[in-house]
Amino acid sequence: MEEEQLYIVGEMKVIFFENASNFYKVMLVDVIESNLPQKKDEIVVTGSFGQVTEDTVYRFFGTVVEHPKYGVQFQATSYQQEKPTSKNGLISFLAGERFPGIGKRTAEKIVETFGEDAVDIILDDPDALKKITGMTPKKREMMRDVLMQTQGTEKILITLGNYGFSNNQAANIFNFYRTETLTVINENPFKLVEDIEGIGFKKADQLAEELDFPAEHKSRLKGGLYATLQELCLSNGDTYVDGTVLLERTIHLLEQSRRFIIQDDIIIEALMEMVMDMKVVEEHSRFAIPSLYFAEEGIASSIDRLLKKKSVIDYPGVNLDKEIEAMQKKLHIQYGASQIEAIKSALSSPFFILTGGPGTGKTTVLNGIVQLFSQLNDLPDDPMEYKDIFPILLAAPTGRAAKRMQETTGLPSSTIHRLLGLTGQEKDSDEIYTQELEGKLLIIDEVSMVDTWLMHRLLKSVPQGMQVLFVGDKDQLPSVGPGQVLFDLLNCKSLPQVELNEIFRQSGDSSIIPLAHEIKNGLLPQDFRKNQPDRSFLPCQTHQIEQVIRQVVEKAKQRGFTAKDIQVLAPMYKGPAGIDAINKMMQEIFNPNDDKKRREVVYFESTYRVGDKVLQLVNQSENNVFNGDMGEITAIQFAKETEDKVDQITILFDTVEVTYNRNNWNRFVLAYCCSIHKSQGSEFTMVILPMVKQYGRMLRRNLLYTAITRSKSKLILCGDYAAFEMAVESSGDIRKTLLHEKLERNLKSEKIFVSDEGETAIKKAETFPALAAEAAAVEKFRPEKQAPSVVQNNLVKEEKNVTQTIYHLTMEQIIRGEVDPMIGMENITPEMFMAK
Ligand SMILES: Nc1ncnc2c1ncn2[C@@H]1O[C@H](COP(=O)(O)OP(=O)(O)OP(=O)(O)O)[C@@H](O)[C@H]1O
Repeated sequence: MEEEQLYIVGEMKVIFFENASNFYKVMLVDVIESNLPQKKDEIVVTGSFGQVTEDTVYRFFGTVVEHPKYGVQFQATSYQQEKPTSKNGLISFLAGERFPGIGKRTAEKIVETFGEDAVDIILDDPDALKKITGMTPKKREMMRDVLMQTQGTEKILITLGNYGFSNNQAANIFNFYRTETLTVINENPFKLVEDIEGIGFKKADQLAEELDFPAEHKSRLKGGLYATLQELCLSNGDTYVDGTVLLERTIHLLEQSRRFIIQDDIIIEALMEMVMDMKVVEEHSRFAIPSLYFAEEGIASSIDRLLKKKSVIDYPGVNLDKEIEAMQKKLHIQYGASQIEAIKSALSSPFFILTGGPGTGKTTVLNGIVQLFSQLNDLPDDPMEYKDIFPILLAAPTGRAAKRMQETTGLPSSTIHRLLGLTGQEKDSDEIYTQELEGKLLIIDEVSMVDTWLMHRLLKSVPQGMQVLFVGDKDQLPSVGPGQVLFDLLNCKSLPQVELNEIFRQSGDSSIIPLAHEIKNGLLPQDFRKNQPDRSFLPCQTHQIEQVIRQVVEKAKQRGFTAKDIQVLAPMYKGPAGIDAINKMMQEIFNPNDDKKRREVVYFESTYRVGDKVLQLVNQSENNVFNGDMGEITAIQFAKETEDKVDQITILFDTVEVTYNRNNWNRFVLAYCCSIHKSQGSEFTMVILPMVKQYGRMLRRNLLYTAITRSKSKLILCGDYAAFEMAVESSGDIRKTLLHEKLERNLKSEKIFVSDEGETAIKKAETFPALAAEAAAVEKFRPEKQAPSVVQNNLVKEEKNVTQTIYHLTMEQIIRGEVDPMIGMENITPEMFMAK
């Protein structure tokens, strides 16, 4: 016999605890009725609840649990608000205080019209209340809103649960669409892929199948295209995808998700519609997510703006050479020729990039620039004397890099997120209002780590007249997010830039820096396997890595090195030479718990103890803690000891202590060993770097180079020599981006012609030339066939800043004589042509 499900009907009296991010609540309920084995007048109910109101009666379903400290509790798996059961009850509910302005007569009319299911009918059909005469649109809207808020949230969360979404996913979905959740999902479940992080195409497609969306439904095709485009950009770091690749990969995804053959033509049709609707942007058969496309566009135009207004900054009556000469004397330094060139260019260009490998003097030059800039602009040497506004702003992509910058320049520095007032939780597609920065000079370090979205936001907030100086090492790993902004900027040779190549650190000082430079150039030096005072190579097999690292670390510990000084870097998490295994081993060396005196907790596969070294994985600007920051666990508190009644871990970072409830423990990991990507922007006294063939496609030159340059004074390389060779030989893929092109185009002020007619047809033909029939059909739309009025119209369209290009007639084509640029332009004046 099936067991009856346990339930409680009761009035919610008070919420003890709630977590806004996932709806988890702990509340006290006065029991009216229940089928619990033990009768109770009141009980604590826990679980995920939407908006619940005090003094309201709910029916909870779930199980009884015995809490070690608080005794019997009811863990609710689902719940609903008790609806008034009789007609009279329903009338007084609808005429109650919740619905201001609704009197008894209107409530009666509603119940007469819809019966006892009135609430459900109103919730399901937005137009239902139109049937009630005498109700103004405002009142109708108010009533539905209130019902949505009280009953709707629960209904939505329950429905999402039935669709197979976890509590967290349901909370994210609901928080995004609010009361529109079910309408959006029923209309197009694939929107979830676009809007909600963590929901992939397959999950959306399962739901769509349940909702009877056919395999060839346009929304499904578009959802597949968008998901593929997004996935390819995010996994490869590209900012666009070639048309043919996009089609092939999308068809594969669609056919894999449901066994149904998808024809090319319907998918092309769907793609064209997306382009027309601006869901996807196309340029020369390359397809991009709008937020990325326009971010690149924005970067290019911001730089253009910075350079065009005033291309040279002059200091009347000042001879920069002489000033630099004087500064060299004062600082007892002799700058190299490129260093002098860098200082001069940085001071006299509105926008300037300084690049170079380790030890080439970037920091030295940066300090020189700051000193001279302060002198030329009559700024006080001591930042403490700055009033209100800091004239020189310094920032870096990570907290650690910002801190290092502050130490080397003596000026206050922050993360870019903090500088812009971003929380780090923003969606990249969000159009965020970023305030203009105030100051005279903006210096950004570690620019190689800045992705396309962040760079766009940063440059957008630079006001006219503020000088911008980017510093970075182009050979480091590119940003985690899409793009390779520093690489593209440097590739645009007309942008003011200097690359420092001379190594200034004494060769006797370090053998790590020359090693880094050789690796950068694609070589392993002859002496790679020879032990040096500051570096050594320990050959070993994959299964020996853990043992070798253990020996090195134990020895180092005996010599006084702490967990903070030593950083193991690896490119992968899993496997015997992976980050997870090494972390476990290192934890036992640096923070063992043999006597069981240290507090510890288990979270998924990791054990966390007081004293552990941990790494922050996300930006949390409200606490001034950022992705890549390292800290130490200073306290672990168990649920029964905390006010919120949840397990908590407290971590001390450089300057702040942050406490994380258990549901946020995914924001950090053990950090004795971390990924090379996560180590970007940081430096450590000793770096231990294993490399084995099992790391496979991760064996790349820029990864090896980045890892090696994290070491300040000791570098231990271990593993397979052949793996190091493989890494150094693999120069890695250049990401596919449009930024370089856009920069060149802007700087040359090249114009793009936009045709108005036959858009879809032309685009189709140009994008997929295989469709020859289409190409023939659109011949009449080509510019040379168009009347002057059309071309004129196009110029007007461009004036309105229409960035969605339809038919391109590039300067190159004109130069190559492929098209006569004057055809159809007889009535156009040069002014109209040049108009922006
Ligand atoms: N012109 C110079 N004359 C003498 N020493 C120099 C000169 N330029 C730099 N150095 C010295 O070389 C070393 C490396 O310089 P610096 O720290 O500025 O380089 P960097 O490019 O910032 O290096 P990293 O990226 O490793 O931090 C420092 O000890 C610095 O004092």
